[in-house]
Amino acid sequence: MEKKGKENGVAAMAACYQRFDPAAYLQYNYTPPRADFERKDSIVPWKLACLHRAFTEDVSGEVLVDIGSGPTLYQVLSGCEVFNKVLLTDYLEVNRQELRRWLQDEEGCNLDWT
Ligand SMILES: C[S@@+](CC[C@H](N)C(=O)[O-])C[C@H]1O[C@@H](n2cnc3c(N)ncnc32)[C@H](O)[C@@H]1O
Repeated sequence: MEKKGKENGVAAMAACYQRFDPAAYLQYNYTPPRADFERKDSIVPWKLACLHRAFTEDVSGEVLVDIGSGPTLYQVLSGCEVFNKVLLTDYLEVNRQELRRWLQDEEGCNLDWT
């Protein structure tokens, strides 16, 4: 019974993510006002500062594995300085494709991380 409930939960989560739209997600979360480097209350600069602090003061190692990267890589930017290898993962092909396009300098990526 408990196993069935867990399976249903996983299936519901998977179904929810199948409708995930990388372009809309990036537009909403990673452009102003959420990503406005002129504003002190903007969330993305704050997240980048927290991650930078974590990677310079607390966390380092050989391999950094980011689970559920989505279509973003801001979360590992500071980690690239202190890890030799960084692995981005996501179970949605649309998100892996979004990252692949940017990393391999292909046409069609929805956000330029440079
Ligand atoms: C809300 S997005 C986060 C994206 C990005 N890291 C950010 O900070 O904006 C969560 C991502 O995790 C992925 N995900 C959820 N469960 C996962 C799992 N068990 N294994 C791999 N990826 C998973 C989803 O496909 C989705 O792209």
